[in-house]
Amino acid sequence: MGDIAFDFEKESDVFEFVVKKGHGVKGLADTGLTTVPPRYIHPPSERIDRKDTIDSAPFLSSPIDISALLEEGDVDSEKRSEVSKKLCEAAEKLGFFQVVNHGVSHEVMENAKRAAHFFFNQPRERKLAYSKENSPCPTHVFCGTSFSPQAEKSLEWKDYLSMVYIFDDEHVRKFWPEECRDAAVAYLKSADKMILAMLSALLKGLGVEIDDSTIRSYTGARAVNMNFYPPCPNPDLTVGVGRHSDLAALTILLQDDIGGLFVRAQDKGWIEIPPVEDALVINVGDTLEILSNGRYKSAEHRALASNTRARVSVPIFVSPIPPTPVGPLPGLAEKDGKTVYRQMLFGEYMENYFGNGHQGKATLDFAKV
Ligand SMILES: O=C(O)CCC(=O)C(=O)O
Ligand SMILES: [Fe+2]
Repeated sequence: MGDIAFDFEKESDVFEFVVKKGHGVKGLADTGLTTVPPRYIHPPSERIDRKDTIDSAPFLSSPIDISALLEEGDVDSEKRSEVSKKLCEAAEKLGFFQVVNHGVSHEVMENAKRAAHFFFNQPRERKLAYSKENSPCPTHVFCGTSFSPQAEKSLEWKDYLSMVYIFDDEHVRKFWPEECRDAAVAYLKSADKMILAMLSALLKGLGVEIDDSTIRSYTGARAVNMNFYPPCPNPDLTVGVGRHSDLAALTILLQDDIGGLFVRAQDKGWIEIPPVEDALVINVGDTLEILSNGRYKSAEHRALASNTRARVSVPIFVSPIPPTPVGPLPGLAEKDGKTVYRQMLFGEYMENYFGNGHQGKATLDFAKV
């Protein structure tokens, strides 16, 4: 079938073109279509309407300056514990916050976003070379579209490239796409210090004994994703990414200036995380909600595509490696007087998470006692 013969009104043709032939949503958008194909239309309850958002002020503080957490040598411990307290409060209240003075430079962030645009603006063949079928290392480097196209009824208006870092630069050189690997690794490496400092502040803030090597064990796997949301003719009918909570312990998200990231504020409604230049968005993932016995919130979130520009975001997902035991930290359930989550291996949780389409916070039910 030549590309000309595709009928985007037909669900099977859309799947063939976007997923199988590897054109992605980028290829679909490039055909100049003026309405989204039926396969992209989400039920009204799942669509995102900016007008439906609630006031963010009670839930979202202004960006938190974390420089005191990163300083070495003569440390102002009062300042440091003040910052830690702010992080813990934000993780409990919304599970999302923004940070500044985090040690990742403006240049590194700009390069990461630029690399995302560059990668997805290349011809289809280049992206197809990193599909799960063709990638030189399909378990660690892969490019795709939507979250789980085989499992989803309605597709997401998003293409992505995922690169899992195993702390081995030779692996990066050999397997990551050369047009974006340097930008991705520079971003990962400069975020290293703040990742450990923030996770440490959050875990120590739970008030039970925890040593540094245990904290480190929850950060053994880091993945950088490049999310690309092409301009969309009907952002109001579809979703860029559907509501979900992240699998990771912590997510460090670099978003661009377009906006469109929405977070559920408990059961009160949705709020938008506004783009703030040079800030990074941090969110608690399911793993940290489990470790904290439910104290920190792995909030549901979703993203809206823009109808005028391609939006990019570049998250770092910080997770344990699969054989790591996860469950409420020792002593926490006794302290809290209740056990919310059970003990399991991270790999078991991960398998369940990726085995399904996005299902909001329902993923966490798997880990409940
Ligand atoms: O693009 C965004 O702002 C959010 C992306 C996201 O939630 C994810 O990749 O898990
Ligand atoms: Fe997410």
